Order: sequence, then structure tokens, then C-alpha cells
Amino acid sequence: MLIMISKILSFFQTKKTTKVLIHPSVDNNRFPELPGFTGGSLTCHCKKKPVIVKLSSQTAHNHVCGCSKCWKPKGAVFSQVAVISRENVKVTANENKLVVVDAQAAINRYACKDCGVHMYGRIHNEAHPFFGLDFVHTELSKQSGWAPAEFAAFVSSIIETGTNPQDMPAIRERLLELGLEPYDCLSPDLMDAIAAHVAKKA
Ligand SMILES: N[C@@H](CCC(=O)N[C@@H](CS)C(=O)NCC(=O)O)C(=O)O
Ligand SMILES: [Zn+2]
Ligand SMILES: [Zn+2]
Repeated sequence: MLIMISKILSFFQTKKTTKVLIHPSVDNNRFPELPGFTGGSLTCHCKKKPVIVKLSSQTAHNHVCGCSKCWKPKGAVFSQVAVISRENVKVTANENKLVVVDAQAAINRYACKDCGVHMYGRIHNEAHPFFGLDFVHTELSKQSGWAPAEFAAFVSSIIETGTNPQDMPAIRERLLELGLEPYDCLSPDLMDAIAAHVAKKA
């Protein structure tokens, strides 16, 4: 009987203390974007000769992404990724260290070959609905003022990289608590933009 009581107690204690972690940029405070913010620089994790990418505008549609292809910082379950016009993205240092992770993917992700950090993602197919937009991780910037994450995309995909399906209700609950509406593909705005692009082409 005593063993049973202690098992029940420890279950509730674990439940209370287990915190669902999403991504370091959203787990605690999400800072609002700074009006008039005009960009900053992304730096990879290399101590020596880091790759630097200059972004010369604010980003849009920042979100957390659960897909297996987007770069995640160590320990994070989700990636955080935003879009920006490709003309506002310039590699300003150590471009020779960048390699494309998967040339067959719609988004070519340019990663530092030494530290593995993805510096930007680019779509080369002009017919793609998001052609002209690059994908970036603004947490790689020291500047503050970036637009914060607004929603959670590809949530079910985290199961593909090892999340236990049983943990999904708690993860979706936490996302809602953070004000990050969970979607299993992109947000309705972005899905509508894709569908409108397809309809226009048809
Ligand atoms: N379930 C898949 C989803 C992959 C996926 O479709 N990712 C989205 C969000 S980043 C995408 O647009 N991918 C295009 C690409 O990676 O080129 C996975 O986790 O690998
Ligand atoms: Zn690096
Ligand atoms: Zn993704």
C-alpha cells in the first residue's frame, strides 16, 4: 500500500516538474518586434572564421517549425524560422564554408560545414509559391527587435525525429499556452497563399 501511495505521489511530482520545452526563443519570454527595426547580422557557431549573413530588413511569418529539415539549436524540439526577401540577404564573411544540405529539397539550406548551423534557406525554383523568399533563424543574431514567432508549423512532424506520440497533447497544450497556434502544415495564411498561387497557374 505504501509503495502504491509513493508511486502515485512521484507520478504527480514528475508531472508538475516536467516542463515542455519548445525552443529557447519561445520557452520563456517572447519579445515584441521593435517598430522601425531594419535588420542585423546572423553569425554561425564557429569560434574561428564564423560565417556572417547580413539581413537588411525585418523578417515576416516567424514561426517554430517541427519538420526534420529545419535547423534546430542543440536540445530544441522545434526550429524557429522566418522569411525575408532574398535581395535582403547577403553573406558578408566566410561564404566558402557554406554547403547545401540537400540540393534536392525545395528549400536549399546553406549550412556552415564546420558547425552545422543553417545560415539561410533559398528556393531556386522560380515556379515555387515562395520563390523570392529566403528562410532564416534570427536567433543567430545579437540584435534585438526581430519579429517574434507567431505560430507553430509541422507540429506532428516532431514524431519523425523521435518525439513520443504520447507527448503530443502536452506539447500542443504548451504551444497554445505560449500563444503559438499549432498546425500540422503551415498557418492558414501561408496555406492560402500557396493555394492562390496554384490556382493562378492552373
Ligand atoms: N514531415 C516532413 C515535413 C517536411 C516539410 O515539408 N517541411 C516544410 C517546412 S520547412 C517544407 O516546406 N519543406 C520544404 C523543404 O524542406 O524543402 C519532415 O519532418 O521532414
Ligand atoms: Zn560555423
Ligand atoms: Zn521546417
